[in-house]
Amino acid sequence: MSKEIYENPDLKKERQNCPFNKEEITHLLDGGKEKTIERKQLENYILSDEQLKDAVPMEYLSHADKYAEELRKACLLMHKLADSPAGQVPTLRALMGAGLGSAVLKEGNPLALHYVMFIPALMGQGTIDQQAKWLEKAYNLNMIGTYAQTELGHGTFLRGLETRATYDPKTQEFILESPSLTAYKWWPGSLGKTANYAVVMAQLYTKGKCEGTHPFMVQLRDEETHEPLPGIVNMWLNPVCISSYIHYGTYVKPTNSKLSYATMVFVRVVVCQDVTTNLRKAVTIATRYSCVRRQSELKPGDREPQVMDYQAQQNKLLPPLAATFAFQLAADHLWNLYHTANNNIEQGDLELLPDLHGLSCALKALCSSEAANFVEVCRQSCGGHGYMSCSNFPRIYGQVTAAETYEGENTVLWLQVARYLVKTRKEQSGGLSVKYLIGEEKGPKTVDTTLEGIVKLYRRAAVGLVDVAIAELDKSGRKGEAPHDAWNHAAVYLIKAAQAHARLFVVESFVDSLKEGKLSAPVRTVLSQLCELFIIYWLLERSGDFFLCSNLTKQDLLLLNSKYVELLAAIRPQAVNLVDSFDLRDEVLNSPLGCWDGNVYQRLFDEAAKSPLNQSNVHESFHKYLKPLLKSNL
Ligand SMILES: CCCCCCCCCC/C=C\CCCCCCC/C=C/C(=O)SCCNC(=O)CCNC(=O)[C@H](O)C(C)(C)COP(=O)(O)OP(=O)(O)OC[C@H]1O[C@@H](n2cnc3c(N)ncnc32)[C@H](O)[C@@H]1OP(=O)(O)O
Ligand SMILES: Cc1cc2nc3c(=O)[nH]c(=O)nc-3n(C[C@H](O)[C@H](O)[C@H](O)COP(=O)(O)OP(=O)(O)OC[C@H]3O[C@@H](n4cnc5c(N)ncnc54)[C@H](O)[C@@H]3O)c2cc1C
Repeated sequence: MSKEIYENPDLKKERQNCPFNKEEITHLLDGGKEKTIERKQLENYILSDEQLKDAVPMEYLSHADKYAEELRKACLLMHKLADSPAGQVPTLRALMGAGLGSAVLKEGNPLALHYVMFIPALMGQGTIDQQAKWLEKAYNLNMIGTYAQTELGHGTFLRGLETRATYDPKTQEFILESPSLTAYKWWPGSLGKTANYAVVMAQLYTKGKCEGTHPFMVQLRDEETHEPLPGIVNMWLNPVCISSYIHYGTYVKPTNSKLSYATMVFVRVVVCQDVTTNLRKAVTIATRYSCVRRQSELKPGDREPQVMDYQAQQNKLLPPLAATFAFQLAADHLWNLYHTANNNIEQGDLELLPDLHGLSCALKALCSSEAANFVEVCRQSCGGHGYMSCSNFPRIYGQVTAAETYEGENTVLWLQVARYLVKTRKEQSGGLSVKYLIGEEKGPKTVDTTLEGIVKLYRRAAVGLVDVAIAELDKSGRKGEAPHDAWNHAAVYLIKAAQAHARLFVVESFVDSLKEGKLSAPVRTVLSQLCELFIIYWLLERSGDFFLCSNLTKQDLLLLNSKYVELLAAIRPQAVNLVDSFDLRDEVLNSPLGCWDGNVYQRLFDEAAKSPLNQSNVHESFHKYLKPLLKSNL
């Protein structure tokens, strides 16, 4: 007789009479039905492999054992990719997109940098000959690379990197050196124990002149023994300059000095998708748990309610639920822009480079910071159990907060966006992602609180805040301040303007996607509710920006607040059905709180039992330390 599959009765009830087709949303998020089939096949292919499962929870292993265990699984994963029926590269791409990597490699992926930065650097900056020499070797894993840019003393300010690559015309070689302690490469993933090659960013010196930072291919370790090559600690010999700027000893300037920053742009684009995947996991865990958890008393004398029935809990979880759709659609738009810009750049057309830089900085900073805040809210919404390591919130939070710093610290990226916006506004030049700065809203500043009316408010805030920042810069200039001081003294306004720009892009992506998308009526209804909830939520959170730049009144805000709480109530019944549409398997969620069947308490109990401390009633340390203390009559 088939074993009855347990399903928590509350979750079961949540799933009854779903008014929309969950699979339609799954296909939308995957990029189509075929992609969903592909993803599920990959998940089965990988998650069914017993060797990729952890014998004991990773948190109970030593640092060295964690590294060894993750490396074992990563190497096994590579064999599976190579043997994958879909082919290595498509499978790799699917793996990166589905958040599967962290389902298997929970403590970090020793080979991630090889794929996410080392290979993209070769593809984006290597010459044809260099790609012919190294790309196949890299894809075949006959070499493991990393991307070594950040130093102890510099991560943000690339023009301040100290590692030097001096070209010797006699030997036609580059001598790489770390001239000081602060020049030591620090932070590059896999650099410590895994990689045997690195793309090293260094200041290129030739004929006594510094030509700025350039990428160099450096072998770090012997390919057989894995021993560091001689001098690798602070003097690196025989690197090869990646790219083709040295012709017979003469430096040939690239068409744009920032092309050497291209790898970072690629990763910023990837990070938007990655933090969105992590946010989807956190929202799914918190939403299912909030429908299983019953606590306190809503109506005196009644049974304890599901905590999701508290408006306060809906206010915590439904905006991040809406954000997962908003960020996904924006990340898709950014990915498309990246491909268009990259194809153009390969043909020598750099026109879209500033837009790509501006938008990738804006969305990486916005999605990572918002996702980090939302993941923390999801954790808090699960009370004490959300704090447990096995909830998976600590790991998810660590992954999204890291993204606020790596690949360009967010504040620094916001200022890059502001630089681009001020320049564009002043030049009134075209610009893909600042189209609205040119086509700003004309006509009366009255507010209408329809969806279109709210989008117009976002547009006014984005344009208005750039103008406020420019007015601050001009005011400082009139006081005789030097441009760099004026810029520094306007930083608060500049960052607000950049963030308003990023929010407008996300809002317009969401609204436009719903207009263009071929959606069934029920799916359009629920996604439109999420869209309206989200853009009102952000407006209420940043109402100061809108007051500054429009005729928004107290009455308008009260009306929007009422609409917001109405939308919370309207979406509440579909919360579980919406997170079910993400189609995240339990192994990917990796959390007793978020499991599909809602059997939370038994799974929490089972997880606790795995602790080494729970393998005996009295731990040996009692006899060593506690018992003597108890007897010591202090
Ligand atoms: C086992 C199986 C494996 C399976 C597969 C793996 C699975 C993986 C799963 C996970 C997938 C994805 C998750 C993501 C993982 C990512 C890991 C990443 C790890 C982290 C890596 C790093 O952190 S690398 C180091 C990053 N560092 C930075 O970003 C440094 C930031 N600083 C800068 O970029 C520059 O210093 C800065 C831009 C701030 C200033 O540069 P500067 O030269 O000073 O330029 P300015 O003077 O400010 O501006 C001059 C003009 O240049 C323009 N400009 C600047 N930058 C760019 C650019 N990048 N592109 C184009 N243009 C640029 C700027 O706009 C100015 O123009 P203007 O016209 O003169 O105004
Ligand atoms: C998990 C993780 C993985 C990483 N992996 C890699 C890797 O694989 N390869 C690699 O090369 N690097 C890697 N890094 C390093 C990362 O790229 C840097 O830490 C990042 O670029 C920030 O630079 P920083 O550490 O110098 O911070 P700093 O820039 O020193 O930041 C300190 C403070 O200074 C502020 N600040 C700096 N400049 C300005 C400015 N112009 N205006 C206003 N405020 C400013 C910042 O906003 C911040 O508040 C990784 C980092 C992390 C956390």
